[in-house]
Amino acid sequence: MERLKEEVYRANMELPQHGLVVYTWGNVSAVDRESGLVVIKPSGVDYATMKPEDMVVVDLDGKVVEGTLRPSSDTPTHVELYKAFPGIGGIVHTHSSWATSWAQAGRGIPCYGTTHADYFYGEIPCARVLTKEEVESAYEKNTGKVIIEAFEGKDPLSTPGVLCTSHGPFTWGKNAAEAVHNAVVLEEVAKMATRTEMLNPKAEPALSYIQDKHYFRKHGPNATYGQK
Ligand SMILES: O=C(CO)[C@@H](O)[C@@H](O)COP(=O)(O)O
Repeated sequence: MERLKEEVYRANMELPQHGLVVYTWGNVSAVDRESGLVVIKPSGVDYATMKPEDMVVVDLDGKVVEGTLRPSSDTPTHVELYKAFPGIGGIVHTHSSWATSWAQAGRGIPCYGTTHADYFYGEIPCARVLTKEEVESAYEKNTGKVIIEAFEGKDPLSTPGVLCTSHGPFTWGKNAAEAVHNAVVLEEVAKMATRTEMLNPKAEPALSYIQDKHYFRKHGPNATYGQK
């Protein structure tokens, strides 16, 4: 697990480097599918002092199996997604400001152009707000539940990100580094989409043949695409 800890550490350090988080916000994890163990950032630790050996190892029930620090408070969300989306290997959660603004508005991000289409098939969905009971009973686990609901009939591999109403974005990928890459792109397309709607309140999503062209050009002709 030392190699995976190093990989998750480096991915976490990219969050402040790309301006996606301030203070101790956000978190990155990765899963070792063979052992069923997840490596995740420790909770509340300053990125400036964080070390690879601080990473915490949990099982898919979120139980700590290695590490002295508390795992991220969002660990239950990460493990729910790893159980529901078997094709993913890394997950990122941030409060990056443009994407979080769309999450706070309770809106998914339409695919207005090719930058978005290169990475995300169609709209980046916004998962519904949690009920009072869901918040009070198991907030982070139920955050995972509403994300999974938002992907009913959708392929998480071709739309590797989601906004959680009143909270913020989660992205994923085949590993931690790809999940961070998708988090950076999600923030950029959120910024572009905001400005697109400011410049043209009647803007329409890019035409499907343009979206398809870009998606397959980047992901190859046999890429998973859209619907499960
Ligand atoms: O979303 C939140 C808090 O609302 C968390 O992602 C953020 O504070 C980071 O928490 P952790 O340090 O990962 O426990």
